[in-house]
Amino acid sequence: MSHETVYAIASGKGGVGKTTTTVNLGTALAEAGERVAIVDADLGMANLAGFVSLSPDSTTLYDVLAGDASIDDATYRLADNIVAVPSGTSLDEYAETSPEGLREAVDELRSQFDYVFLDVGAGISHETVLPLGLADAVILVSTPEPAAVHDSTKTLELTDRSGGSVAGLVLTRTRPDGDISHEEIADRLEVPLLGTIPEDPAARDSVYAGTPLVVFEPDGPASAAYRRLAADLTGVDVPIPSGSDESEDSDADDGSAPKRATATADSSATGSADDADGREAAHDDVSSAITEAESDS
Ligand SMILES: Nc1ncnc2c1ncn2[C@@H]1O[C@H](COP(=O)(O)OP(=O)(O)OP(=O)(O)O)[C@@H](O)[C@H]1O
Repeated sequence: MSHETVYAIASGKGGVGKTTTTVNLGTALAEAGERVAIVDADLGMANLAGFVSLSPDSTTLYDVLAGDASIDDATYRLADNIVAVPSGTSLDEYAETSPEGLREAVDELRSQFDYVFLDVGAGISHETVLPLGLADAVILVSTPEPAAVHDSTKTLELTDRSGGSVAGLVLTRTRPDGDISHEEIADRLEVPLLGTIPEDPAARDSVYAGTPLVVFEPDGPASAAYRRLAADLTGVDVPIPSGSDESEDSDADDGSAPKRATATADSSATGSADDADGREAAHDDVSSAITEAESDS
């Protein structure tokens, strides 16, 4: 069966969970038996450095883009079925690379793997635009914060301009007492909501441990949400460990509104009024952030 193979994981703002999404979607699919490559296409950042031990002489994507190495030389095995292609860590090397070589490298990976995930740089630059246009589908990652949602509109426009297509939105670091319905954020951005990943301290701990979250804490709420997302996105039968709280990511379907109603009902009278005011303000913030971004462009 043919399916989308190359996904670009993109965000308008840095630090919203793009690399975490890349690593954990990839690992969840690899654990399910798919052959996966994850590529650090965020050239200035060395995002995968925590997962791959590199020496100064190691071959990286920089060498491939400079025409000095093949992509096979820059792939490092992370676990069964999954390899990573790290970008280099020295900005001197980066200056010598030609990002256009990425097209060739991605084509090569496409022929060898079932899924390729490109971790794309946030913001606007040549290195950001190219992978958006190369991918079969773009996954937009944002937190529900107004500033991140605002910047997401730029990524959507860049994707459009680069000829890419957006599969949908993944909202990360969501909280049960979230301020605005997740569906509503996706609706305002005019993209499908692919899933929500709850705030989970294990996500940060897993980075320090140099281990993907879905391996580090397989039963945790964010791990379960990443597995569910991987399954929904690809149709691959990704097992969700028993004991994980599947209700945590159920707001992908219904937004945070029902939880909000429950929280309000359980709160004291004063708390409810404050919460309601805060939510309304945050709701207005997200709505006006999107409207503002639309009028910028
Ligand atoms: N669901 C989560 N819950 C709590 N912390 C999270 C979650 N997802 C990611 N984080 C943490 O947020 C920080 C930023 O995540 P990440 O590096 O994935 O973002 P990014 O968008 O790739 O950033 P950059 O643009 O800098 O590459 C990290 O410390 C990560 O561990």
